[in-house]
Amino acid sequence: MTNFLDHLTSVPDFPVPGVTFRDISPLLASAQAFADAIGAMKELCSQHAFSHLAGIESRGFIFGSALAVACERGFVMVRKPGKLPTKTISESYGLEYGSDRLEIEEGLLPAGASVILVDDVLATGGTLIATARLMARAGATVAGAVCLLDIGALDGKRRLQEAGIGVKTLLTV
Ligand SMILES: O=P(O)(O)OC[C@H]1O[C@H](OP(=O)(O)OP(=O)(O)O)[C@H](O)[C@@H]1O
Ligand SMILES: Nc1ncnc2[nH]cnc12
Repeated sequence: MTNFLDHLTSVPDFPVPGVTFRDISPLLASAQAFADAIGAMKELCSQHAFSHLAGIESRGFIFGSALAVACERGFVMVRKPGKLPTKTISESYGLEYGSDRLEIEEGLLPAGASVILVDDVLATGGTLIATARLMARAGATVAGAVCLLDIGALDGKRRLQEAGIGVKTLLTV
């Protein structure tokens, strides 16, 4: 089985001084490591009952869409602002290196939808908490969240717990 940490690189002072960026590109470029990561994340998803996976633009799309196919569930795009063509629900949030807004299409999720949120990295947790707010406003239940990597020092797991979101990750650094 792949040692996923061997396929991640750390880039100091990117995108701003003081941030150590965890780059998933080498993991994606290895067919074996990427397939193993999707297999292991699928196991984490299978601990929940859920109808959809929601992936967060842009790196969350990579893992979320592959998982949706593997789990045979629908996929919801959680997009950066101004990209979706229909009426949207929108939430602002803070990041380790800035702030942004996320949107989903209004009316996309059916009544009773139960959604797992998917992303590559959990840092402060702001992105996943904003996404959970979007799901609640769309009338969906958040079954949990699944990420590849938790940056432990940034305390996202605790923030998510306080927000009532159970998060599972393959790795912690
Ligand atoms: O836990 P948080 O502090 O919210 O940070 C985690 C988020 O930060 C990164 O996304 P980014 O906004 O850099 O966008 P990208 O996926 O387009 O690179 C990452 O892919 C997560 O979505
Ligand atoms: N340090 C980091 N590396 C990669 N993605 C991130 N998203 C938020 N913080 C990050």
